[in-house]
Amino acid sequence: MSSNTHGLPLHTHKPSRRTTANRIFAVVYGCATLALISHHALSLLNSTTLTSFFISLTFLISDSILAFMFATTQSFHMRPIYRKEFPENLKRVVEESDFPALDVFISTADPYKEPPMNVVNTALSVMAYDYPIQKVSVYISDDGGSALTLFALMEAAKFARHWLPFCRNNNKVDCSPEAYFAIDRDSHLSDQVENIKVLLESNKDKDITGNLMPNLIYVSREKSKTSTHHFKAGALNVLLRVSAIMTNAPIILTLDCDMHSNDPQTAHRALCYILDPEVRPKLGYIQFPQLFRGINKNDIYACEHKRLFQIDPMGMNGLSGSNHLGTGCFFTRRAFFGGPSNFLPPEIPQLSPNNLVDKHIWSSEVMELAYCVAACNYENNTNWGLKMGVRYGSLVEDYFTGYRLQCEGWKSIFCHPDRAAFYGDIPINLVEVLNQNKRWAIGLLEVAFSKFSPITFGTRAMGPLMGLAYAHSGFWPIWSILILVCLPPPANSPQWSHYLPKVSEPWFLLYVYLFLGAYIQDFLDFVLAGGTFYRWWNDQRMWIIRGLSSYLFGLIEFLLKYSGISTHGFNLTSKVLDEDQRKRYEQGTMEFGVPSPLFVP
Ligand SMILES: O=c1ccn([C@@H]2O[C@H](COP(=O)(O)OP(=O)(O)O[C@H]3O[C@H](CO)[C@@H](O)[C@H](O)[C@H]3O)[C@@H](O)[C@H]2O)c(=O)[nH]1
Ligand SMILES: [Mn+2]
Repeated sequence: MSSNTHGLPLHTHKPSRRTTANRIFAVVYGCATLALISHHALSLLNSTTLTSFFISLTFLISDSILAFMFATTQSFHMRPIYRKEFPENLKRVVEESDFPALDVFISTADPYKEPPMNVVNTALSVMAYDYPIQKVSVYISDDGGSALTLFALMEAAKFARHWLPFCRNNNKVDCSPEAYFAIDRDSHLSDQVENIKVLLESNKDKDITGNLMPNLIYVSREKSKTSTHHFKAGALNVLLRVSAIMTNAPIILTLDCDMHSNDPQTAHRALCYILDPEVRPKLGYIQFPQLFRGINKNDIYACEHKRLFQIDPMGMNGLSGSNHLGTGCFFTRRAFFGGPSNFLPPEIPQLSPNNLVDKHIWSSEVMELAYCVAACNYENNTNWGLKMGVRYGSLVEDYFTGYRLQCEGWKSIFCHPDRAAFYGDIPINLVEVLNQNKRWAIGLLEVAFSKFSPITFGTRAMGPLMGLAYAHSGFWPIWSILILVCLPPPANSPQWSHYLPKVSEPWFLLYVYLFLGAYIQDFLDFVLAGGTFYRWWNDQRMWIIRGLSSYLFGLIEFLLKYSGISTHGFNLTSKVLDEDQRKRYEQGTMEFGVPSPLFVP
């Protein structure tokens, strides 16, 4: 199928050839699972002693968890589609001067864990987009309020005057100037004070060849100990408001500071959908996969997260569209203000997505209002974070926000071009990996057990397949219970093994089928998405390690919070690369980092 504008297709899609096989497998496997569960249920009813009762009950529960997980993954197999865009047709369909304006949001939070050099890299790489430059504005949110980051960006602004023409003239595609600066200043702006600085202004600043430059704006929002600031979600909402006051572009690209652009044509790709009049009215966001640079050959920590960042979103592509992955995503600004057919107006008209900005960025009126909407008490008694903007209430604000937008009726698109659109960094020691996964586990559980649970709320809003797809990640951490409770006893107690089927019994074949079926399908998914056997193997190994540490600890922390005993914060992942550590990583040595209770299991 293709979508035509003036006879020229901007994008097409085709279903995966494995769809029919997937559906048949789902039915057969589903029946086998039901047979097993009813078998356990029967033995539970017929159990004569207390021990046999408990053993059957354990089997029933654990196999039900497995069956639930199986059922949820099926949603990704029902209608996967491959999309293709034709950015080369764009210019024949729309004049470049009619391209929509683009606001880019980059977030950073701590100059020690996230070297300002990375932030600068990210910013320069998008400033070099092959896009009408006066339409681009780059906003940096600095939650650390760090002089170091601000200084690096001021230098970057100067550097950009030379760098951008250099990229243009040399047709450079990867425009991130690694290691250009050597910075050793060390001071902190006060955490409390807000600070907004226009470092480059597109109507005024020119590069050394006389061409215009994009806007570059530094925002460090006000923070106080007495008000919650909602981590990245809060930072993005401040940027949503500040950018509305200054430029109010209809399209927004969000990036983490550890992701840089690898293709200056990426915005054109996004336009292939945005400019399609059939897609546009319901289009909430276009998500690009998270891909990483510097993963070692066999990906020992399974940091690639192939399933999470590539395979599953592809599966959702044929339904209502991919979930949001936090970075590398083009949003339509309108999507943050109520569903496609019920607009939710913001509290002041200047924040409205259709408001036209007609004043200079640095005019006192604009600046005053920008400071006002970046203040820490601004959101009190408003809809921000509840029904408007990026949603609060989960440490995985990306998953939660994408989910809520889709529940409101917004569709999304997963765009996976051959040339990677963005590349990110990965943590390269075990403790960083496990801590990151623990934070995700807590965040996912916060959604799974809230009133917005994908099983109930999600299914009602988007239908069973999308509900299951979101439930798959949301409930993902609970299977750690399964390893803990069920695996150890059968392995070492004769009483338990008595309840497992003998090799001669037909039930044994069922077990073999269920076991092999699940593994083979998983392996095929992985390899057909470009993975290797060793990477798959390490992925399986990390699955167990994460289950016993990140997910288990995440589950416990979540329960503690649920019962009001403790709270949890956003543990930033460190992006500092130590050369020795990098060498060991490249050789494939597991590195534990620092002693941590996460290693106890
Ligand atoms: O108070 C905070 C905390 C974090 N961040 C930013 O959030 C981003 C993600 O943080 P990181 O430590 O890199 O977390 P990861 O686990 O690597 O990120 C994944 O998971 C996050 C949710 O937990 C998503 O926000 C990210 O997009 C997704 O890539 C970074 O740019 C941070 O600077 C803030 O701006 N303010
Ligand atoms: Mn990150």
